[in-house]
Amino acid sequence: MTSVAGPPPTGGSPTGAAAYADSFAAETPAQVAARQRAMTSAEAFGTQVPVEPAVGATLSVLAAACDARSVVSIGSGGGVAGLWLLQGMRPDGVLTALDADPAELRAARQAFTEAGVPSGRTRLIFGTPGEVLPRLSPGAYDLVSCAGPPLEYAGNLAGLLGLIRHSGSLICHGLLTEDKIADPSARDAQTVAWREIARTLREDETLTCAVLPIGTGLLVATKRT
Ligand SMILES: C[S@@+](CC[C@H](N)C(=O)[O-])C[C@H]1O[C@@H](n2cnc3c(N)ncnc32)[C@H](O)[C@@H]1O
Repeated sequence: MTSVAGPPPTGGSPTGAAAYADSFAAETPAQVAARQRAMTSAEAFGTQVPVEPAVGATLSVLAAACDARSVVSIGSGGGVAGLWLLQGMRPDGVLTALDADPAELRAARQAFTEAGVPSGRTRLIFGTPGEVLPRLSPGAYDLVSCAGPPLEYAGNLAGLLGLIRHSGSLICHGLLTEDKIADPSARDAQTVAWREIARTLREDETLTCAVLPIGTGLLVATKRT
């Protein structure tokens, strides 16, 4: 598959190591197109930006490392992260993408179609985790990837972990946004939620956890067998 480097993902220009990590993670033309649509939408409507290429490539590696057959992408946005996940999953793997914004789900559908992803490999569901989690099978997923508001995961952490099989992982995006989590004076609701999520996962003896300082940060928690 042809790959080309994409534009800076946040409107800013990553420099140094971050720029190298993004350029190393060259995106396919379909991923570049999906990213450009998402960035245009972010500028026009204030929607959130997609994952940086280096973060996307890490999602792909995590999916490949567990030979993922079943993955959930929560807050799927325009499908940039979903395309990276699909790239790392088994060729017959199925991505369940959910979002609370129907326009984002339509954009994700377009991204998957343009990338030539067979329709049977994706399942798009409208709703919030609180609404959709009860419809998903416990212990049936290799990876659960969460973007969007941490307040939403904090309230659904047990349900999210319950979806994952042993040796599978929960991936939360964005805990290092604006470096607030490391600033004791930052006490806004989102930062407090991130601290609670990080503490809960780290203190859970059934999990092995790490914070990956790429993009706006990934918190990865893998279920021990
Ligand atoms: C940063 S964007 C995700 C971008 C995606 N990671 C990508 O790279 O393509 C966050 C998404 O979360 C969705 N979202 C926000 N709150 C949500 C909620 N409570 N439940 C489900 N999705 C939500 C938004 O509609 C948005 O599409």
